[in-house]
Amino acid sequence: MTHPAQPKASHYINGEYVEDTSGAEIPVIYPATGEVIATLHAATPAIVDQALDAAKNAQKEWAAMSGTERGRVLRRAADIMRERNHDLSVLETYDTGKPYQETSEVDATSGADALEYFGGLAGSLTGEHIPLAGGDFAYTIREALGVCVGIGAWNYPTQIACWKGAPALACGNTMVFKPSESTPLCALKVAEIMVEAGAPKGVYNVVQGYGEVGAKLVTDPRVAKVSLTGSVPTGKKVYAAAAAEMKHVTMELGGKSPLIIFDDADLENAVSGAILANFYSTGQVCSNGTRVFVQKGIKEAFLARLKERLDAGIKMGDPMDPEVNFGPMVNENQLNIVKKYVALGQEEGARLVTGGGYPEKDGFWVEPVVFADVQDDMTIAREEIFGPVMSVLDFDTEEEVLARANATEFGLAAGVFTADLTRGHRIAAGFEAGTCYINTYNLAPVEAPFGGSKASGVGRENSKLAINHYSEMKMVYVSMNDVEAPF
Ligand SMILES: NC(=O)c1ccc[n+]([C@@H]2O[C@H](COP(=O)([O-])OP(=O)(O)OC[C@H]3O[C@@H](n4cnc5c(N)ncnc54)[C@H](O)[C@@H]3O)[C@@H](O)[C@H]2O)c1
Ligand SMILES: CCCCC=O
Repeated sequence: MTHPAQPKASHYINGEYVEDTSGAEIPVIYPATGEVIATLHAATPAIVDQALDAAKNAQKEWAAMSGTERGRVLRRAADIMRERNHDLSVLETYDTGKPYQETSEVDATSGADALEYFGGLAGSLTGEHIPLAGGDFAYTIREALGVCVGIGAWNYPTQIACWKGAPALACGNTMVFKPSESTPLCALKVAEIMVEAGAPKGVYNVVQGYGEVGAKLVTDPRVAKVSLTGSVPTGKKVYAAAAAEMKHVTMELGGKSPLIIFDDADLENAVSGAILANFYSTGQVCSNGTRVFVQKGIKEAFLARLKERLDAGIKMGDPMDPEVNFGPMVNENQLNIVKKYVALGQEEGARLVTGGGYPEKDGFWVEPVVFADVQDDMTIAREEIFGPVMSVLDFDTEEEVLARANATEFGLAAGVFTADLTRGHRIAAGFEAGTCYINTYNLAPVEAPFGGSKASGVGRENSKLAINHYSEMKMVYVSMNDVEAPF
């Protein structure tokens, strides 16, 4: 019998499901059991062409609608997503293995927030009037870029499809979205919902594929902008390919973010922050604060309480069980990466405080891991693991810890826990990171910009700032006077 996760077809183009079985197979593996639950096919060149043509043909008509009309479609889509939260969350759990307890709270909800927020902004996307000398003036017109390509990672498939689609569509662009090959299911539902909400055919399309399909989309002359969520190495390739054609980009990439806990911090909140910064979504969150710097006076109390909370609180098991709060890794490859780093941490002399076991069952399971006595030059403190592995490092002074926190190529996120708010703001000002937290961690409300600096990215998602990354300004100079020429 066909599994309920199997979609009608692999791609969604021009308002309908489309299949071409000559493309490479994409098996969808349920991470909790290792079972193949669906099979899709990568887009062939003909499918990529069809999707880009559909997006190109739909764009002018979509941009010609008033912002209010476009916004209404996005807000309807948000309502539909909320109404279907249960089904969408079950599918997100099949796609990623994340517990239903999480997906039912965060994923479709966060996607719906983006659709609602950018739907609300769509009617107010204007230019400005600029008075000039002698009665002349200029005005600016905010214009859509054209066809935008979105390329997703596997940790938040629904959210990523919406964080890219909502601002793009609000500005009058159309989109071709390629989900990660590890999690191809959820974006198809986003595309279906857009059409059901009234988006004209071709406005939001989904094609499946591995990296080659992404690469083909990035260099196509019909494409004006590329927004990638992925790793730094992929980001460098995609940014370079897009730059060769002078395309706009948004790069949401990886990190190795610092979380600093001072002696004066509220211990319970600091432990909660460190848990949110390392173990939510089984550690598969880009902004995770995986280098946890703990001031020496509070270190042993912090480690003891953290271990207690993990021992008592982690519930691994069937991700569909609403009591379960810790799922498997997304796939075997990612599990093996975690295993490699856990072994490396031990070889390099870090102290294993808890975890490091691999439950013997089908699927891609790992216990959450905490290493203490980690040194700055250890591999586990320098490289992104993208799994539930926390490194705890000691520090003495504020000056020292800030320099060590910033000593990384990455700059996605950073956090500080302290009772001294003056110090909290001082540290936030000193962080070399795009997304900073004082006395909390890993919140990403749609109203606030999200993204990284340094190697972690270019541009921002969410908030009014995202509009600038999906539109450009045309200036019109109007003379009210005779034209003076030198000869
Ligand atoms: N900053 C953020 O908002 C954010 C959010 C989630 C994940 N991430 C990062 O994503 C990474 C994990 O996701 P992943 O393993 O899917 O990343 P990845 O870089 O392997 O793949 C990301 C996407 O890029 C595609 N791709 C691969 N090569 C390509 C190429 N040459 N041209 C075009 N597309 C190509 C893949 O098919 C996939 O869809 C981590 O580094 C994580 O930190 C960042
Ligand atoms: C906190 C939101 C994270 C999105 C990236 O993985």
